[in-house]
Amino acid sequence: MAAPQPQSSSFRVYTRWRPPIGNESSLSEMECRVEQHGTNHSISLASQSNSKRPRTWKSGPSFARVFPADAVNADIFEGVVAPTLPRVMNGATCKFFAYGHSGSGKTHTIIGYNYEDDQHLGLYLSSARNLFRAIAEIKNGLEPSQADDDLDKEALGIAVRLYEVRGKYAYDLFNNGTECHVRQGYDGRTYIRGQTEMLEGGKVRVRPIVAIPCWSYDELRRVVLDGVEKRKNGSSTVHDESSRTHAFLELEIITKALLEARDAVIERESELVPVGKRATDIYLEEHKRTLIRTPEGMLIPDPNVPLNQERIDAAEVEKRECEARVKEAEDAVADYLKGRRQPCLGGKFVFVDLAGSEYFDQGAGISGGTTKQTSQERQQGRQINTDLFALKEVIRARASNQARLPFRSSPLTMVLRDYFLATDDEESAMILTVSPCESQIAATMNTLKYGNLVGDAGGSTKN
Ligand SMILES: Nc1ncnc2c1ncn2[C@@H]1O[C@H](COP(=O)(O)OP(=O)(O)OP(=O)(O)O)[C@@H](O)[C@H]1O
Repeated sequence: MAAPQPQSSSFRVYTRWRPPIGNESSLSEMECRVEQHGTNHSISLASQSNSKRPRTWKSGPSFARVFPADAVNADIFEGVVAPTLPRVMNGATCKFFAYGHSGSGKTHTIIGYNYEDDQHLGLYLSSARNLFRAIAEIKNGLEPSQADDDLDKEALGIAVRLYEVRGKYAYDLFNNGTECHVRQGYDGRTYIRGQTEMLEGGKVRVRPIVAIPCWSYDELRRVVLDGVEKRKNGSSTVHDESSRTHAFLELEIITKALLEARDAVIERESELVPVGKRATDIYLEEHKRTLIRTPEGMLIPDPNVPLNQERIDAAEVEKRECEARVKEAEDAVADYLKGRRQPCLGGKFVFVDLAGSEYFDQGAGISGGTTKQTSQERQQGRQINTDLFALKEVIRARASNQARLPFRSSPLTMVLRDYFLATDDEESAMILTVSPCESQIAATMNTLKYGNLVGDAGGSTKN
């Protein structure tokens, strides 16, 4: 029989085995075999235990590459992220997901635990450092023909955003973990908005996720490590909590001029709120004033009290003018990006440390159900399951060019919508982190099965 043909799924899936840690080195390991099929790989797992019904499983040719336990973070960066750098430097958005059970190495891969040694730097910081190097090359190639102020506004930097998605909310780690609402706007886009601030003159400002602009790698590193520290301190037990949230780490190439243009949109939106409210109030007030109650208790227009249509119209005109100013500010951002002097402006790396895979398809229970869960934890588990299922469905729908993409199926996919729609999935990837321990074979198989479905987005393998 002919060997299965590798699928040309645009979304690549990698597997990274971690070494045994702590007392795991004295425990037995599962058996793993990797076979190559063209450019893809399949993985076979078998338990080594003497149980009567040993567990075995074989994937389809769904994996772009399998990194062995002795691979360090620098190898993952070179093999997975570095090839996408030219695309980000051309304005694309490249997304990387880490998926695996709690303690399998997601944070080790994305953020890392050693910030001094280049070999062990997490993908996020390695990407930032390489982006700064690429930006410096562009700067070096430029002739300073503009005025100093203009040059300052047009200097390239990197904005970092760091937030967690849990349930229906996002939590902004650069804004004291502020709870932000995730909702779909009238234009179909997803808006993540934080606390409402009441300003002078009735203005109401609702801030999006905070972006901290950084102008050097050292500055960015300081800012990120501070945010990561906040993530740890905000959790009761690091592993329990971090495995229940999806952490988003974003790097975007920006200029001061771009950030100022975006701030202008928020400012104008804040002006629109009281003007819109006034127009509604005047409309209601006028209509109420002209109504009378009949003896039967019905409200009808009073023929002796004319409606002050002029007052209503004036308020409407003011509101429309304000809406036009918001639109003008939005267009200024779009025009600035369209006419950008540097193609890299707006280019993004997005890293998502997904909630623990032990939740996926386990319903209310996790990891064999040995731990008694509270009802809140069970609900969180169900939500994570919904999120991870929805993510897989979105990736598969995109790979098969479906017209309708189910972004609204979960808060996670709603947040991911704009990242997905910004660029195709050509250079995006999922990294499955797995443990070699026999005792964790169920969780490892669960992770690989999920990755198999994602990597098989073209549809060759069956489960
Ligand atoms: N590839 C690896 N090489 C060496 N050590 C690793 C590797 N992967 C993970 N570890 C170590 O294993 C431990 C758990 O890893 P990590 O914190 O990254 O897990 P996680 O998947 O992020 O867990 P959680 O979802 O609970 O946050 C850490 O001490 C980490 O340093």
